[in-house]
Amino acid sequence: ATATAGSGKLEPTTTALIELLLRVQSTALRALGPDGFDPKRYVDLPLSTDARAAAAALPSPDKPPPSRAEMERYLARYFGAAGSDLVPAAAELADFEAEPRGFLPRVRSRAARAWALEVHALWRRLARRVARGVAERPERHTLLPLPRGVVVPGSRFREVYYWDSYWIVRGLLVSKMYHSATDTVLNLVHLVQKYGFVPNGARSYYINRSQPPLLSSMVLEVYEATGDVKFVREALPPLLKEHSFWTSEIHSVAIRDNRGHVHNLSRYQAKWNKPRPESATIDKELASKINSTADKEKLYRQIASTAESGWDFSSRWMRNSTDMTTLATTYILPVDLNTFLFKMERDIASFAKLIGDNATSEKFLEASKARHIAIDSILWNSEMEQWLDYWLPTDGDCQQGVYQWRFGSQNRNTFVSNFIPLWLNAHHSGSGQFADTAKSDRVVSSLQKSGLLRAAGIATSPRNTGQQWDFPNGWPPLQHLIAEGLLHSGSKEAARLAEDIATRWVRTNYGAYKATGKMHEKYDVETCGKSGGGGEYKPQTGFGWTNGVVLSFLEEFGWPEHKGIDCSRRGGVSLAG
Ligand SMILES: OC[C@H]1O[C@H](O[C@H]2O[C@H](CO)[C@@H](O)[C@H](O)[C@H]2O)[C@H](O)[C@@H](O)[C@@H]1O
Repeated sequence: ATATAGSGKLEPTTTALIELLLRVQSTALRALGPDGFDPKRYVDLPLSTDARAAAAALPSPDKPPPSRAEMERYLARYFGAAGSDLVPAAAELADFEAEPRGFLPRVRSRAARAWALEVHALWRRLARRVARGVAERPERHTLLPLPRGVVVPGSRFREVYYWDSYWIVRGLLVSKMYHSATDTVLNLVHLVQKYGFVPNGARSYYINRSQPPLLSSMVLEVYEATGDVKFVREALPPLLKEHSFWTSEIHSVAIRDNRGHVHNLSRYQAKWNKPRPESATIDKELASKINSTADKEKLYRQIASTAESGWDFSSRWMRNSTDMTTLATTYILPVDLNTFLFKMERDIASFAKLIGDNATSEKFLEASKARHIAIDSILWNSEMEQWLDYWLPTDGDCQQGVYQWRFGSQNRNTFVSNFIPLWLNAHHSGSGQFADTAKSDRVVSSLQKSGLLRAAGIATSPRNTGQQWDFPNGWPPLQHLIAEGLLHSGSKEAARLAEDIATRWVRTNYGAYKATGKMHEKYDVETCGKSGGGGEYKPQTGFGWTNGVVLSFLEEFGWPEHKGIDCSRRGGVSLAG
């Protein structure tokens, strides 16, 4: 059973548990107060006894809240600790070696190499196995059982996440951990087989939405490293299913350009109109500013759809950047989502060809060509030399299911996502290039003038809104997508810029690691060695995609013997154009 459209029903086995955990969550907030309160902890608690007994022992909302000590006693009596249903599995990482043969051959600086080996060793800390009891008694766990070993992002992100896994896979491959990388992908393949798409993360409360679709890219990376055709054969049918999830029903939008041609592009949209269980107390507080139930449900859908984008939260999705109730994600045709889908279509075409299914290969090549034309017709802005998110009208101005493209509906604000199509150049060179060298050069020059390139990396946007996917935060996946794209854009200047971004990013990661002993999920791009902040939860460490991006940059660009790695060094070339 999968989440049903619209209202947001969960699997019957876990609905009762989530309802109980939501009651526990709001009781805990009353008992412990808002300081340092993380609502996710409570929906991650595995039940250790009978649900009815746990429900009966919970004070009702009209009674005074329990004391802190009573609350903790209650939790210990009826639940295991959050995350205790995932077993640390360092010992089971059979393909981990302290210094694998051929590891980062171009990293020659002693300091850089010693640190890279420490980052590599972090895979052991992030390795988990889902405890056997999860599959045996699913009604006691919000955790979804997975057949193979997993690598998690870290800290409060105790479970597998969809798009994080792409950079985890990239890092595992640098670490020569081919088996672990393959397992990571096969777990996601298993989720598609079960749910028809990859959920946001491996929790039952995440199955109402997905995340940026990078599964085909993971399959490609693993195949390129292992040459395992059987693996591709296994992954292809689920990829076809995933493609149809993203290109049909609520995700698909038809739009007519000003020459009368109709195009199909995709958008983020969750099947959920309630508070996100992992952040229910926060969502309810936000919705308390709104009166009608129907409008609250609309807001909840926008919130969950924004989580599907991976950019939760950002001014990118808001009509008014200071007011979260103006989130309008389902009305936006996003540049990055359609970039990833173009890549998925090209990847599927290659996989189908590889296994001799020429008809599927042709079909997906055609689909990718159509999406390329759609992206260039609807999202490209030749004046700004960027691809821009397109905002659909909210007033239902849509004839027979087809919107009319309007000048002025592209979002002219700058976001790093406006440059993400450059990434496609890293994966299809020559005549198959997404943007030719001349166009890429113009985009690169637009990026240099954008104000996004800062002392310690690329900012997510130029606006400081307090949201975590805005200034001054720089996120590992975004650095990597842009640097890889620049490196393969065809000009020496773009390649130099790619290396400069990677250098600044590696230094800031190193500086923060030396200061805190940790790898962080995001960084402040204004200051070398400073981690990021903002948003609805405390900044997290660990951290899966961060480690993957650093290892990947070190593999791609190396680190010469005399190149300084600490924050006292300045970037190689000037970032401004
Ligand atoms: O608990 C709040 C939200 O947390 C997640 O989002 C953030 O962390 C993820 C894991 O690193 C990352 O994939 C995402 O891009 C981050 O914004 C979660 O994915 C959200 O669904 C959740 O509501």
